[in-house]
Order: sequence, then structure tokens, then C-alpha cells
Amino acid sequence: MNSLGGIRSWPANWRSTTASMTTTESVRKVPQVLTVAGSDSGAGAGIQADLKVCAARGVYCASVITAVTAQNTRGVQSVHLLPPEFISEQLKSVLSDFEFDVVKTGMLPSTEIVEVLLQNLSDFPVRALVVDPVMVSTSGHVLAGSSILSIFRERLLPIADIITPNVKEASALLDGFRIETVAEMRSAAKSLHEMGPRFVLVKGGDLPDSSDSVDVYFDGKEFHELRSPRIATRNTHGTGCTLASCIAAELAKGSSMLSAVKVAKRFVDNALDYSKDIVIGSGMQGPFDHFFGLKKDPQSSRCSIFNPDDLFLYAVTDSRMNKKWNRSIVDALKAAIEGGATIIQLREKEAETREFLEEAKACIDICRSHGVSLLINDRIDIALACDADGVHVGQSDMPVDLVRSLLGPDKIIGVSCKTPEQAHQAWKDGADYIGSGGVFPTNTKANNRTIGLDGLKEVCEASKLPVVAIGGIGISNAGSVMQIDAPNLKGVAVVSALFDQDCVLTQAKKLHKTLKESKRGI
Ligand SMILES: Nc1ncnc2c1ncn2[C@@H]1O[C@H](COP(=O)(O)OP(=O)(O)O)[C@@H](O)[C@H]1O
Ligand SMILES: Cc1ncc(COP(=O)(O)O)c(N)n1
Ligand SMILES: [Mg+2]
Repeated sequence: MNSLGGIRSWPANWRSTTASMTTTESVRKVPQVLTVAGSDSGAGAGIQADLKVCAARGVYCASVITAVTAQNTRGVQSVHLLPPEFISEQLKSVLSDFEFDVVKTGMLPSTEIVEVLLQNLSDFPVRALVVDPVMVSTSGHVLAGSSILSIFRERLLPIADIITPNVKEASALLDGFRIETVAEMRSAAKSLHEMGPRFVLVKGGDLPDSSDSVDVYFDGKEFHELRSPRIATRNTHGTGCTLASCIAAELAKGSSMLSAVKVAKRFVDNALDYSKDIVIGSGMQGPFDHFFGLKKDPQSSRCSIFNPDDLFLYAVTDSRMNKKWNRSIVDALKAAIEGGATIIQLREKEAETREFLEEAKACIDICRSHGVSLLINDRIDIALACDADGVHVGQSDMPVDLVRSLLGPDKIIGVSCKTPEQAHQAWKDGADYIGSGGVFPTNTKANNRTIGLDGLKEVCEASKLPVVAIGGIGISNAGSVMQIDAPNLKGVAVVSALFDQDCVLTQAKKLHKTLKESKRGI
């Protein structure tokens, strides 16, 4: 739909171009999505899911309804298509008024309906188009028949920025191509890409015989497999709609396509996990809760889900390096995350408290919008004040058991350990992970005793906790670190290898690639 390559940021002058009815200073731009989809009376999927996920992600969502379904947790009882002329009126109404960042489509059940959509999109061009080619509900009901296939293939897919078919839909678009394995999902993604969309995500929620829930993403050159353990629940009604709308919401906020897809996958995963036991309706396809992020489960003592795999590429900031390269902390972090950093630690040794707090708040916004956790080095007060995801403390900082009692059960706590004794204590005190090093000598931390790869291994073996290695690690030696034989070594933490570099994005990508390759080699 657009020429922005999926990596978009607000134009510098958006304030002056956005609205003319109020003064420039008082304008606050809200990211906006339009969903063009069907209504689900049970409110688990369709328009209702789209509205919920956008609200949960802080994005405004308008809705044009194409069809009304009589639907519940047992299935779809009946479908009523709205007249194409009336759908066109709805489209004109909102497209002529709002400034949508992204249009997302769901159920488009007739050729005439697709025609009116295409006509309106050509009358009112939008910046990005997410097409979820809804054809079959999770319950197996046909929501759009084969009559729409040719207009999808010939006219809608070629203008889409991303399409998100499930395996059945991908197969239908490819004349019945069989998709039963991840390898076949890859072939399907490639063939669908040839039909014209800029990105393809083939969703594997319904892939038979797979213990993981795997989605295959293809950008025309590279494949990415997005995996998460399959959650055992009946409440998967609306996962497809939610995923596509979450991608639209993240794009509307300015994310790149891959970041948007990753955030969306994680959102669905967290929502399913949070809602796996809820019972709504008596059928086999229950809805899930999109607002898990706003709630705490009174039954469980730990409710934020710390994923040890997030330690994979752990970026630790350094303000002197940002000054040296003349970039803001926010730009540095954005580049690190876009390049593949999976968790961030804000380490600030010079700033005054007020300055540190303001910085932390700006960083949290960036991290939250990318679905990446942000930890604060040492300063429990700053972590509390800005509601960071957790802290990292050293052996001479506040003791971990005290940190836990101050921060409560939900926050992530990491602790630096050089010895097996410290590692054992970290676990007893309630830490979530260990940072172990310095593995190699480094300029970032003066007078720091190095422990080498043997010391790292001893620390790993002494604890049940996940470990991230730190100290003098970069592209040249990250592979040797990951190859020590320790299953709880989850990743590497780096400072200079990312931030004391000309291009943070390039270095992050290279390091991520190196780590992935070395992990595969184990
Ligand atoms: N049981 C599950 N556990 C974890 N993720 C799931 C599960 N079922 C579906 N997903 C995820 O939900 C998203 C929607 O997938 P899918 O169910 O294949 O689409 P649709 O709802 O369109 O049929 C995908 O990201 C998929 O990986
Ligand atoms: C109105 C409408 N749109 C889309 C879906 C597909 O949702 P899912 O495949 O997740 O059940 C649905 N069931 N109803
Ligand atoms: Mg599904």
C-alpha cells in the first residue's frame, strides 16, 4: 500500500499536518486503525476482537461492518451480509473524516464487498493495509467461500503490506496446496509472496501434530519462524483476528513490520496463557481476555511472566557512549531493539535522580511499544517510580531478598554473581536470573575481576536460575560463550558491542545472527 518498507516513523512535521481545528501545541496525535470486518455476536472474534486488541494496545479503532454473524462458543449459526452499497457508505463516512494509519481487513465475504473496499481505498489512500484473509472460523464454519479467491489473488493481495492466512486459508489461496509441516508453511509463504503482498505471515495455530504454535514470516528474502509453546486451552476463538489487529495497532504506532508481528504474537500468547482457564459459554471455542495487562490474578503470587529466553541478547546502556556518538538514549534503544535486543537494562552512573527518572520514563515507552522488558541498574527507587519491569543489582547493592520485598512478586530481579556461592544465594533470595562475569576483560567496568569461561560455567552449574554472561563480549567471542555446555546459559549481555559503535542497528543485527548461529551449532 505504501512505499515505507514497513519501517515507518512519524514525519517530523506531523503536528502541523494533522489537524487544523486547534492550535499546534494542543494537538495530540492518536494512532488510528480502521477494521473492515464481520461482527461476532459472541464477541470473541471479528470486529469485537479488533476493537478490544486496539484498545488494549492504546490505539483508536474505527469499524466498518461487512457482515453480521449469529455466533457463539459452539460455532456460527448464521451469517447475514450487509448490502455492498451500505458498506461503501460506512467506508466513505470514516475514510473521509479520520486519518487512519492502517486499515485492517477481516471477513470480506463477497466479490462485491471486496470491490467496494478497493474503490474506497483508491478514493482515500491509506498508509498501510493488513489483510487477514478470513475464510474459515476456528470452529470450521465457512465465513467466505471460494468465490472471493480470484479477486483476493488478483486485486487485494497485491496491494497488501502483510497478509496473515491460517494454514487452511493459505492452502485455499494456493489451489489446495497441502500444508501439514513447517516446511510446507514456508513454501506456502513464498508462493503467496509472489502474489504481491510485501510480507506474509502464515499462522500455524491449527497445524496438526505440532507441540509448538509456529507462525512463518517471509519478507521476500528471509524467513523467520515465530515459535511459542502451544497453550492447552479451549479459549482460542478470535486468535487470528486479534493477531492481525495487533499487528495493525503496532504499525500504527510506528513499528517496523517484524517488530509488529513479534509483539502481536507475544500479545496473543500472553492473553491465551492468562485466560486459559476462564469459562465463558458452553461450547468448544471460548473467547479470551484481551485486557490481561490491566489485571492481576489474585490467585497467583507471581503474575508477570518472566521469559528466560528474553536474556538472549541483553543490551546494557551507557550514557557516555551515547554522548560520544551523539545520539539520544531513546534512539540508541530503538535501534538496539529493532536489531534484535530482547531485554534492556538502563545503567546510569552519572545522571541526577530527576534526569535519570525522565530518561527511564522515555525508555519505558519505547520498550513497552516493542514488547521488550526494561530493567533499571541498581536504583530500586527509580524502578518503582517509573514502574519498570524490574532491576539488576550487584553484590554490593541492596540485597536481593530486600529488593524482592520492596518490588513485590511481579517484577524481574537480576543479580551479578562471580562465584557458585553467590549464585546459590541468588536463587534462595528470590532472584529471577543471574548476570555472570566479567567473562572477558572490558573497559566498561574498570578493576573488575574476570572469571573466564570456566568461572562462568561454574556459576551456571551452581544454580537453577537462568544465566546471562557479561563482560567483554562482542561478535568475535559471543559464539565461544554460548558454546560452553550449560543449558541454563540463556544469552549474552553487551554494552560496547552495541553502543560504542557507529551503527547500533547493524551491530545488533550481526550479534543476534551470531548468537542464533552458535545456538544452532550446540
Ligand atoms: N493454543 C495456542 N497456543 C499458543 N498460540 C496459539 C494457539 N492457537 C493459536 N495460537 C496463535 O494464535 C495466532 C492465530 O493463529 P491461528 O489459530 O492459526 O489463526 P486463525 O485464528 O485465523 O485460525 C497465531 O499466532 C498462532 O500461533
Ligand atoms: C465475524 C468473524 N470474523 C472472523 C472470525 C474468525 O476468527 P477465528 O478463526 O479466530 O475463530 C470469526 N469467527 N467471526
Ligand atoms: Mg485459530
